[in-house]
Amino acid sequence: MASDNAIEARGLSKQFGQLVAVDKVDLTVSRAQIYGFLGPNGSGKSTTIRMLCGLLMPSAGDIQVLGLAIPQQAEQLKRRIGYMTQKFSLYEDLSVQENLEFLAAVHDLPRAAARQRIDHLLQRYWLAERRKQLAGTLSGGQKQRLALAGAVLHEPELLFLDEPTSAVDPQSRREFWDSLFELTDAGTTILVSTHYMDEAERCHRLAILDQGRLVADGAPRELCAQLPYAVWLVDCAAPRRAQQALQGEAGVVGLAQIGAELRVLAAREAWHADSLARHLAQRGVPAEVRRGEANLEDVFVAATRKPLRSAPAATGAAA
Ligand SMILES: Nc1ncnc2c1ncn2[C@@H]1O[C@H](COP(=O)(O)OP(=O)(O)OP(=O)(O)O)[C@@H](O)[C@H]1O
Repeated sequence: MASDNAIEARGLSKQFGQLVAVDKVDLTVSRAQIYGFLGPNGSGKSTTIRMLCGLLMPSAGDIQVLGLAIPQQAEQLKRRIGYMTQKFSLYEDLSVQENLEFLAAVHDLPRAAARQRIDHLLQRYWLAERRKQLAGTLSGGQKQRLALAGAVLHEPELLFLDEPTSAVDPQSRREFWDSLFELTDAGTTILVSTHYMDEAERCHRLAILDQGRLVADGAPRELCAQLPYAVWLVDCAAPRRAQQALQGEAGVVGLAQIGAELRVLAAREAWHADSLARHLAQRGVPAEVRRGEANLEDVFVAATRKPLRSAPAATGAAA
């Protein structure tokens, strides 16, 4: 499976007893890209990441990361990757600087080079003024910047980030993502799991996992363009009643109230603007319906939805 990609996995699987946490996943991650992992809770994102890092033994499948066979060559891989999880994993009772010094020692960085690198990272991640502060007393955003500084200290070629921004505000997330793009510009490959659609949209490429299976894979724009459903925006005085009137109707795949509007995801052939408006009017909900643009949340809903109770969409719905 020789390849120039940062990550190649074929048939990657992991079972915990009876539970199939990851089910025959194939992945290709190109170098110097941000590759996103999206999926409901428990869909297997962390388990996949841990197998790719060499931290967890797969039940089946082939993995190649930076040209190394994993888990066989995991020891060699360690020096070339960085790993950051949602849980703050640095020492809370060491200062910001001491944490980085400790990591530099773990990575065997020569003293002078380590000092220079740490100074650079403290500046780069806006922590220079806090170098003496105990890590445990930092805010959520500052902790996450320190964790990123720690993960990139040894200049890894590949970074694994498992829900790195789960505890930080939107401005800090934005700054964090700016840092990620700066890293990919310098050649680093990044695999990042997230629950945030705005973050998913920023990835070069995305995989959506559901119950351990890979259910979608592509560039965000491609995934939106390929969505086999239509999006309708229903403007009415009673969006909740409109939602009830469409719940369970054939061909309706997703319903979400966004502010005063109802967003309807439906099989293309099942509905059109007139038939939706008529259906709602007949149920006492006058509404204006217009076509919307598919977004990643629609892709996510479609890819991870549970099977509908009713069968084929086309009949009855347009009445
Ligand atoms: N060590 C383990 N032993 C048993 N089951 C496990 C173990 N690790 C993970 N699982 C199970 O495997 C499934 C996938 O978990 P995983 O943490 O990979 O999901 P995830 O997509 O990262 O979820 P989240 O978005 O909530 O972080 C879950 O059902 C979880 O309970």
